[in-house]
Parts: sequence; structure tokens; C-alpha cells
Amino acid sequence: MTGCVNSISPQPVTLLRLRAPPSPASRSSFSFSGDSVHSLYRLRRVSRSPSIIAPKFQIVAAEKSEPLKIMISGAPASGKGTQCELITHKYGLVHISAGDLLRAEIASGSENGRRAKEHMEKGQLVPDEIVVMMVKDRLSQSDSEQNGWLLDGYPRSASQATALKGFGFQPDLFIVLEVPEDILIERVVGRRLDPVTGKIYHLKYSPPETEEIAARLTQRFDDTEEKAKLRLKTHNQNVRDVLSMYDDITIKIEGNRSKQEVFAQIDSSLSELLQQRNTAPSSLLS
Ligand SMILES: Nc1ncnc2c1ncn2[C@@H]1O[C@H](COP(=O)(O)OP(=O)(O)O)[C@@H](O)[C@H]1O
Repeated sequence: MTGCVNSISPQPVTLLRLRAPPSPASRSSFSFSGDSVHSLYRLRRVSRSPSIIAPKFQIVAAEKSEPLKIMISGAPASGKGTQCELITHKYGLVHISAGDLLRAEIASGSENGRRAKEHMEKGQLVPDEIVVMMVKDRLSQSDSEQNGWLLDGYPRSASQATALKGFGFQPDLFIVLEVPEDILIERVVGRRLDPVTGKIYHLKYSPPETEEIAARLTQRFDDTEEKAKLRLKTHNQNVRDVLSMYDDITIKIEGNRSKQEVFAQIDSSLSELLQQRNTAPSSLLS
């Protein structure tokens, strides 16, 4: 799955980059749980109000289309992998998963991989000196630059977010999946991978279709209850720092629903984002 680019090409959208701080109302992150309807309504209202075409906005690259840059975060087994697949399938973004990059490094047998595994086995973050450049290099590859990217599992700390900013990578949207802890543990413990197709199963909720597939399923080395609890603890310790740095572009989504329902909300936000980019400049130019 590392850095997989979906075979489906991006929709033919012309994207325009606006350089301006978001308006005060659009700065507040909105959540689909709780006051979601109100927040979504507010985002819509703001995006269509005349304030978005105020003179402070400049067209920076009206003639060029600029691809989407999205980040996604969530606790272990919050459904990131599933949603990443659906997002890349529809929007043609390059999926860059920090965890997959690290697992590939481990598989390569390198010294960095060996060190990374030590931390991953304890449910701890892998040190920045290993992760940061790995992610930066992947983001800088031409497919990511051309198609846009979906960054999964990075940044996981304030220092990683600062490094990302320092390299000039500015995401358009930060998607945060929220799922209650007891459900997360149950999902992790039952999660299995088919090494032949790369498909993820859950022994209870999404069992393999055939005996043959069932027989070859593997479990991630850190998907035990004990390790999942450690990863969850690490996630909870770090998530707040990262969230505070992307407050203005964050959407929080209740992830304890069907994958189609969760995706429908992500899809609606991404469509909204594309629509804003497509409509604002023509208003500006008129
Ligand atoms: N951005 C990161 N910084 C440091 N370590 C990371 C990062 N992303 C992943 N890791 C390491 O890889 C492990 C697996 O990550 P991932 O595949 O995203 O699964 P999960 O989110 O379910 O823990 C993490 O527990 C952590 O040890």
C-alpha cells in the first residue's frame, strides 16, 4: 500500500489557489458530531457569502490547476485505511501512509527500519529523524506533486507538523476520525490482512469470503490488545498538539458508523472545497 497511486485518474477539475487567511467564521473547525449541522451550515454560508470574494484574496495561479492536499488522522483502527482507499479512488490522490512507509523500511532490512520497529513494537512514535525525511521525500515525488496527496498518519506531533510547514507543505484540509476507545480495541484485535490482495478484513465484522483467503490472513505485529492500548495512549497524548496547529482547516468526523456514511461526509467536504476553489475566482473576475 505504500505510496500507492490509485489507477483511476483525478476528476477533471480546475483548481485555483487562493492566498488569504480564512475568514474568521471559516477558521473554526467543525464537527459532524454534536453541532455538526450548524457547523456545516456555517461553512456553506460563509463559503458562498460575498466575504469570500473580498479584495484581500488574490489569485495566485489562476491559469494552473493545483491538486488537493489532504491530511487524515485518527486512532489505530479508526478507519483511516478504508477511508483513504475510498478517497484516493474518487479523487485520484497519492496515498502516503507514514505507517506503510515505516513498514516498508522494516521490510528492506535497513538500520532505520530496525530502529523504527523497536519503537513501533512498544506503541511509541518512531523518532523524527527517521520519519520526517521519509515523508518529505515521498511528498516531493512528482506523482504527489502532480496528483495531490492524502497524507495518512502524519504529522503525529507538533514537531512533525512544524517540520512539514518548514518544508512548505500546506494542506487544504485535515480530516480527523473520532471513534470511542472500546470500539477501537475490538476493531484492532480482529483486524487481519490478506497479504495477496492487500485487503483488510475483520474476523467478526468483515470476515474473509472464502476458506482459502481465511487460511492466508496475517495479523500486524502491533495489532494485539496490549500494543493497541499503548498506541492509543500515544495517539491521545499527541493528537491535541497537532490539532491545535490545524484548527482552521480541521473537520472532525464521527467514525463509528458504516464506511459509506463516513465517506459521504468526507466526500461532501472535499466537494465543498473543490467547489469553493472553482467558484471564488470567477466571482472575483466578474
Ligand atoms: N508520523 C509518525 N511518527 C512516528 N511514528 C509513526 C508515525 N506514523 C506511524 N508511526 C509508527 O508506526 C506505527 C503504526 O502506524 P499506522 O500504520 O499508522 O497504524 P496506527 O495508526 O493504527 O497505529 C505507529 O504506532 C508508530 O509507532
